[in-house]
Amino acid sequence: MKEAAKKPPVLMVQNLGIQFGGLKAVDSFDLEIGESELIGLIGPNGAGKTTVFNLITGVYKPTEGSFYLNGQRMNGKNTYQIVEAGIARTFQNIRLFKKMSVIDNIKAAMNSRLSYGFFHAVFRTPKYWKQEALLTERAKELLKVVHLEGKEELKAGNLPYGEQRRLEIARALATDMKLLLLDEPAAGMNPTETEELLDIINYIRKEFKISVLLIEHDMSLVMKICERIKVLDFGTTIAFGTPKEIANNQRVIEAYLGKEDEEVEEDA
Ligand SMILES: Nc1ncnc2c1ncn2[C@@H]1O[C@H](COP(=O)(O)OP(=O)(O)OP(=O)(O)O)[C@@H](O)[C@H]1O
Repeated sequence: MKEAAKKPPVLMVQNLGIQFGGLKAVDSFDLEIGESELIGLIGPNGAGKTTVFNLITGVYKPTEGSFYLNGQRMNGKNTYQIVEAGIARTFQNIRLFKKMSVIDNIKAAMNSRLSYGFFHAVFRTPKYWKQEALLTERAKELLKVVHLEGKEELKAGNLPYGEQRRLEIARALATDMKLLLLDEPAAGMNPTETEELLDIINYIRKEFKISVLLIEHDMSLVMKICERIKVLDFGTTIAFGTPKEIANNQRVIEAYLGKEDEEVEEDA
């Protein structure tokens, strides 16, 4: 009997690597992420986590290996082509249009999807207003998802830190992505805000069928939310497994968890 055609993973990374001068910042990086799956990427400072994000988003061009989104090869594509294909990210340092309103931050991210042309925008034709109304409605829905309803007209830069992080997630959702790369989304959040963030991440995975790759230093969050965890050290993978397997992995404990526990205690 013939096997049914298997859907390709949302993200498939094969042997990806990059070298800066003599330093292999990321070496032989492999990963598969299925639909709605959440994978954690952890490792000590300088392990190569952000470089992996920069490779997958086209900021850096890999010196070896390939990566695919839903079976489509992404190597060599520019960042905007990669966003258009369906990979979005948030940053360690929040990058919003701080002087713009909350809702305009979302609408700016949607603009690439607009079908009215220059003429309609300049002359404000009925087609323009119809699309504007749809855009506003959709932006409001997304703000609701990240619990920012009622804050549409506030300046993004005036939101508390935790809310700015949630706005970044809504902005990523506005690009209709399939894979969301979250770079330390809980940094600077208190436990209540972190808990709310976890609920939002789980909600968008389920409702929007979005896969997530998460860099996070908050180990309790990583252990709680990730289905599988990949551990990097000096650019190479030293472990990959379930939270339980990772927590009991001697190599990880030596390379990372011991140091990280101390940092978490210091931060608390
Ligand atoms: N553009 C670059 N040029 C040269 N070296 C780089 C560049 N980007 C990253 N590196 C180096 O690659 C290594 C991995 O850095 P990366 O920022 O990916 O680590 P990280 O795991 O994200 O660390 P952190 O947890 O501190 O953010 C580091 O040694 C870093 O100095």
